[in-house]
Amino acid sequence: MVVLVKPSPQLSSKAMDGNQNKVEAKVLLLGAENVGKSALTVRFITKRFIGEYGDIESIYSHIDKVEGREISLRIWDSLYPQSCETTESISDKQLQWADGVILVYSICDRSSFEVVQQQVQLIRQARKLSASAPIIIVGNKQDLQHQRAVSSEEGRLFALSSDCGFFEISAAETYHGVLLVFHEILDLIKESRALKRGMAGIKGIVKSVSAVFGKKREN
Ligand SMILES: Nc1nc2c(ncn2[C@@H]2O[C@H](COP(=O)(O)OP(=O)(O)OP(=O)(O)O)[C@@H](O)[C@H]2O)c(=O)[nH]1
Repeated sequence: MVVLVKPSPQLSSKAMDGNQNKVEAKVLLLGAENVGKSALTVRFITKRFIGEYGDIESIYSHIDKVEGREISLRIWDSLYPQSCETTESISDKQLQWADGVILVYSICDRSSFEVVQQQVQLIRQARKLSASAPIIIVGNKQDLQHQRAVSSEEGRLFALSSDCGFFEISAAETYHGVLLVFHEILDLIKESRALKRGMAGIKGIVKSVSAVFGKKREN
């Protein structure tokens, strides 16, 4: 089962995005150690769960056609810093780079949920990533119900209160849930871009109107 919460609705990308069939986006995966960031990334790209991934920070490129849409994705599978008491867990470089963020925790590791909560605050406070850049929170390892330490409800409520999307999935058990997460972040990135274009259009109109009225006043 995949649990999903959508963040608050914005302008529809379908109404505003001129080229609906091509999506290019950069997605950053964050979260504590061992929560399944690499598993999610590799599952999405290869459809496989290989079990062990090693501690390597990588940026993957992935081109695919999904539901008639051509997608060109770059996925930054990050490493949680070793000494997080002295270092911010998200760098400026990562925030400047990302169009959207997937924050992963393990449903059987409460401290990983706390890391996600801190990282949402850090992202929201940072000016580098625009306030409208979408975030999806993912509770992974849903197959380990007997070890659950964070309820679905708690995850969902936190996501709702932070205006983030929410999924509970098992990268180990199903490809489908992982696919939904990446589709959703792509949709949200498109929506966020459409919204920005809409805002830029409105600003342009306001500028033109004030230029005309400004000139009239000068005459
Ligand atoms: N049971 C279960 N295990 C999982 C799942 N996803 C990942 N794992 C396991 O969790 C461990 C950590 O997975 P990774 O994908 O390496 O986690 P990570 O967040 O990239 O870890 P770091 O590289 O330390 O940041 C591995 O042993 C995976 O096999 C899942 O959905 N269910």
